[in-house]
Amino acid sequence: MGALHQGHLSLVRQAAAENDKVFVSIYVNPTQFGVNEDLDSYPKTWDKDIEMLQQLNSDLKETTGREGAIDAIFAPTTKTMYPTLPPDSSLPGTGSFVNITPLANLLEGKSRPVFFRGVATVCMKLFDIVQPTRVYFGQKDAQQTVIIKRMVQDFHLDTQVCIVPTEREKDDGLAMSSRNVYLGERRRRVGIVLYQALQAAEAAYRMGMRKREEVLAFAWEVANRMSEAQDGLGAEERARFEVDYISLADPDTLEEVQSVDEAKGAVLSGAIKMLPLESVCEGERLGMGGDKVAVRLIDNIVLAPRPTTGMTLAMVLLRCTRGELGKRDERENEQEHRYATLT
Ligand SMILES: Nc1ncnc2c1ncn2[C@@H]1O[C@H](COP(=O)(O)OP(=O)(O)OP(=O)(O)O)[C@@H](O)[C@H]1O
Ligand SMILES: CC(C)(CO)[C@@H](O)C(=O)[O-]
Ligand code: BAL
Repeated sequence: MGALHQGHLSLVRQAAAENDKVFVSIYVNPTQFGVNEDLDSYPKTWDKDIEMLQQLNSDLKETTGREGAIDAIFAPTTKTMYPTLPPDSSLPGTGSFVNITPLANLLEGKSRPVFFRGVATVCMKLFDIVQPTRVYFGQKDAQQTVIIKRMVQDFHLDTQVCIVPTEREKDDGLAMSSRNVYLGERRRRVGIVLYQALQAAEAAYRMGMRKREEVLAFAWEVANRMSEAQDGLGAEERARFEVDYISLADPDTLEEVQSVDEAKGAVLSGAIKMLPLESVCEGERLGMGGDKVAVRLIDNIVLAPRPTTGMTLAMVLLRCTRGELGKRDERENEQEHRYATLT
């Protein structure tokens, strides 16, 4: 959606390393913004975006050895993307939409009910237009990656979804996001609480905790402590925030889990709303819009599944020697074959 930062560039870098043609799309998609969301004020920095991509193209020449690794920037008009009816962000909404439920209704979808309908719809359009062999998405938007993978699977789209790790600010690890420009120094300092809360929960998992309430207690402890600290300050010093959710979910269904299954791992994620500053001081470094608008921040940490244990490996080997695994495959092929000859 433009307003490029290093997170976006890391997607392009990975795409350039793995493909001989790279298309970059820049389009602020209206249908993923709810009627009261920040579509009109969403940062737009077209000239700077082009400069950054040109610079990246020169850098890529050194690493890939190819001139012009980025082949094109696709920046369509809304009339191109929505050729018949105007884009509608209301619920239920009129137009042609892609709905990936129940995934789209969870987590971010609870606070932003049209968000993933808009995301899936515009990605389907982009995929149809460009016909990419691979598409690159950032881990920062974890739910988005799960929804796009589900869409590709359910609609038999001929593309491979590649996920690029979250690019973070060097000093404190804040996940890069185009919306960070709205954070002045004070809200920026407090906004790191989300990542710190998730890291605390991750540490609990690493220490061996598996139960939901145990793991998440560590995150809530960090969030509550920061919230209380802000409450204790005066209006000219504090930056208040609200926690929308802190989640511990299954990596495929995004349903909340009561305890982490080590064979599957889990996704720790969260969203907070940085509230507008109540009062600003003379000379204070403010963000875009003077820190008067609320800013939603999201982040996540993947709790990776444990490698297969010796025990499980031994069981697989045993099943192989008995021929059980081979037999199952044969049955599956048979079913596929029957289906193919019937249709
Ligand atoms: N910090 C990041 N690291 C890796 N990928 C990222 C990062 N930030 C965004 N992306 C990815 O870049 C792609 C484009 O994202 P988008 O244009 O919405 O930027 P954004 O910074 O996420 O903006 P927003 O502030 O609206 O969330 C998405 O696949 C997104 O996940
Ligand atoms: C996937 C996307 C480009 C759809 O507009 C957007 O949601 C984003 O940039 O994350
Ligand atoms: N990267 C997510 C885009 C959005 O928040 O609308």
